[in-house]
Amino acid sequence: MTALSVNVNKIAVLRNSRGGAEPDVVRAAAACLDAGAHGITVHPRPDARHIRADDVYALAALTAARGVEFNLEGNPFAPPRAGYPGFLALCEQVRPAQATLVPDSDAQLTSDHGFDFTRDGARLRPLVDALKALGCRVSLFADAHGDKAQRASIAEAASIGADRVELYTGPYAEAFEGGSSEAMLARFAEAARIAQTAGLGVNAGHDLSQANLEAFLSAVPGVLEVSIGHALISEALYAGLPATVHAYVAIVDRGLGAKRA
Ligand SMILES: CC(=O)[C@@H](O)[C@H](O)COP(=O)(O)O
Ligand SMILES: NCC(=O)COP(=O)(O)O
Repeated sequence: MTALSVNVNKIAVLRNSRGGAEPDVVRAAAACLDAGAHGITVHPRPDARHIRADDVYALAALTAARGVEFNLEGNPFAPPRAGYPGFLALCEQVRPAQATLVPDSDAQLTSDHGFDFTRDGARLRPLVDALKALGCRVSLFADAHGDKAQRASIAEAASIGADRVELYTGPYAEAFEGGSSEAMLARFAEAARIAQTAGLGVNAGHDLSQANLEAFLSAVPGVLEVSIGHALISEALYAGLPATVHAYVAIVDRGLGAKRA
């Protein structure tokens, strides 16, 4: 079975836009778990544009209390700064069940590529060792959409010491949106098999949605976990708006305000 880890970054985007405490990231994460999600993902960024260190601590406590996986994503090479202790330090503090390393630069709008394992292997290896010594399962963000050589290089994640790779699914989502995703799915399936043959577990994430998830999981064998945030939170707004508006209309209809013309 594929586990669903809900990424709650976008709840923090909304909260930070007003500077207060609502919507509450922990309450939203708890609602996801109550609804059957298997774990929670966050990807704190050094500029603290959404998830902050205090959210990481609170979500670590929630997931520990619920006995579910906490998946902490981030760039292990980004230096600490005020309000961001650094990815390794956060992992030392909360010991997430899974640490997913992502090679983002600081100003990136969102994650848009995986590691180059041939180039990045030597500097990743000690970090992977350190995270495993903390008891974390380690997953490395990986591209699957490029040429055959790139897909073959995914096997190197195993010699770097990783337990899993997370296939970056943005290009698949784009191909699906454009109406022709078969060739892309074949690449992802090949990448998954290469990883699995090397002894790696396979996760997947980025821009997965209710529209494109089923086709992905049908075509790509043995995906252990999908982490989904942007589309899921967007869909939740649409799904939740009618009931919420009904509740407000019920309040104004109680007739306590001015009569409507
Ligand atoms: C690694 C990955 O694909 C997600 O973590 C994604 O990058 C979410 O980050 P943002 O919510 O900052 O876009
Ligand atoms: N690892 C991917 C993730 O956590 C969520 O990505 P997205 O669904 O917000 O694009």
